Amino acid sequence: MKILTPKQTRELDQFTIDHEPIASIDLMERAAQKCMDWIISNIDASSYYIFCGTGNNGGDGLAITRMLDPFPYNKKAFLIHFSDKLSKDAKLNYKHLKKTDAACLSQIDFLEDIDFNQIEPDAIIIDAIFGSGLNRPVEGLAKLVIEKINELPNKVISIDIPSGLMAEYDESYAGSPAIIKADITLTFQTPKLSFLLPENSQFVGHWHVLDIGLLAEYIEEQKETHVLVEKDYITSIYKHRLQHSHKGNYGHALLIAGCYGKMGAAILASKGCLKAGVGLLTVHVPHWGYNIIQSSVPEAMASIDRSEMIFTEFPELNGFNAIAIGPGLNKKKNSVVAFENMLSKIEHHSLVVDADGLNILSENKHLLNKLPQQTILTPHPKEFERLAGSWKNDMHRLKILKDFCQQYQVITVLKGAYTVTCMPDGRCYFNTTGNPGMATAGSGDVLTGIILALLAQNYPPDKAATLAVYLHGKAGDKALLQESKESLIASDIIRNLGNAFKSLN
Ligand SMILES: NC(=O)C1=CN([C@@H]2O[C@H](COP(=O)(O)OP(=O)(O)OC[C@H]3O[C@@H](n4cnc5c(N)ncnc54)[C@H](O)[C@@H]3O)[C@@H](O)[C@H]2O)[C@@H](O)CC1
Ligand SMILES: Nc1ncnc2c1ncn2[C@@H]1O[C@H](COP(=O)(O)OP(=O)(O)O)[C@@H](O)[C@H]1O
Ligand SMILES: [K+]
Repeated sequence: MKILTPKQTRELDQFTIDHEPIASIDLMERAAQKCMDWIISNIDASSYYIFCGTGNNGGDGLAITRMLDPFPYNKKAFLIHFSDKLSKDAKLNYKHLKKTDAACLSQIDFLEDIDFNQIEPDAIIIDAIFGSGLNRPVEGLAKLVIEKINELPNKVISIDIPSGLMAEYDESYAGSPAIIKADITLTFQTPKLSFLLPENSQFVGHWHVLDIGLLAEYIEEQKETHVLVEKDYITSIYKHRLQHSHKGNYGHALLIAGCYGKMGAAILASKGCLKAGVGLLTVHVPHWGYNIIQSSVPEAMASIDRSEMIFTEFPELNGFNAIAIGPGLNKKKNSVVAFENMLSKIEHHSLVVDADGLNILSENKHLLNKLPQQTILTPHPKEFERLAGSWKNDMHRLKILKDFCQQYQVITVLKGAYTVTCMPDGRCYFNTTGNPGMATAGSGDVLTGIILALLAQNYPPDKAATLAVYLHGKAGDKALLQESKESLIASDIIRNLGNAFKSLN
């Protein structure tokens, strides 16, 4: 699903109004009705307090209040009068509500006009103060109201966007002093970019996209800049195995991993790779790791370094079509030299660099220029900071990420919740699978193995990265059916890769 900018969202609204065609007030009615349908099906409460602004988001809130009328709920709507200029459709809905149930509606000029003590703790608060039209930090009355709502114990449902949160902002934006902390956000048609950034998860809560019938034609025409990766996209890139295929069809991968004390990383990455369908796997390990890898991963072949403890050389690369380097490696000088030599020998191979491979790049930045185009780097945020520098906020981090990928023509998988895979042309794919149980030792090693397997199977690097990230998260989600977030370990992700693949059928 494409993520639209606020400007595109406005254009999409207008496109729908012009081409469906539909009057803007009827579109608001449809949006409010979708919110109502969701609330009625999912929420069990007897009282609703609806806080409305003066723009169209407030108009949605006023329409929702009216739609609550036939139901046996207590309801009260507050029009937060921070501006005298009600939008045209908010004004119409204001009049409409006044006609239907004037008693439930109060205009609020001062914070004291609201008796917050009357709000029962189990009542639902609906936040329709600001939506996608927010263009500056919230001040004055609206700020006071937002702060007060955040102090209440009540469940808050935000309409379209938690009030005070920008759908998108630039690196210089220091944030609003007041933003609603929603439990649930019901957003229209497409998610907003800011929902996917870690710093905003405290505001957005669980978010749901409501299809309000804005025209797909417009969305299809937009460039794929920010994409939310869901099952439909993944099934469109997933390649089914052919009946008469053999292991030669699924590539020969080389994994360079492990050192004295860190052979587990090599094992986890190897198993991830094998379980993701590679035809043949060779693991290059220090001499000391020979017995370990051969007995732990009998399906893999071993290539043995002359060094007892660390990576110092690599096998002839001709026989391999994809290479991964990094899990459990180390950063000693001889390993850096071997890495640099290997980069100069790479021709047609697809390459993944993880963990200490990334740390070597951070400490020897000239090597970044030697990476083959479309190399996949898989940093967690700390590794990315070492590679590309620090950031002021998460939107700034996204900008640094795009600049980095463009400068070095690499694909970067920045790991976390909503792992983002950024392409050399700046396109960013946000993953939707995975859970906090996956924040555990070795989980990233498994991902490296999966990416390697998909590269070996000839997936183009951009697709290999997005598909691997999705499958890795899905395997983690499947593992959570038997485990808790605390007990989940990297081996559980490996064990559930089969279930993750099956979920694509
Ligand atoms: N346009 C459409 O067709 C639809 C719009 N819908 C709703 O409309 C919303 C967008 O409506 P609007 O564009 O009117 O925007 P908002 O409802 O977010 O209102 C913002 C209004 O407040 C002003 N403002 C912005 N930042 C402010 C601040 N910090 N302090 C004080 N005033 C501020 C703006 O100038 C604008 O007048 C969406 O989020 C959605 O809820 C839905 O009804 C669906 C259809
Ligand atoms: N809260 C979370 N939600 C979803 N996925 C997560 C979460 N935390 C971690 N992960 C995933 O787990 C993996 C952790 O990788 P990494 O930090 O490299 O671990 P390690 O270095 O121990 O192997 C990444 O793929 C990341 O996206
Ligand atoms: K809102």
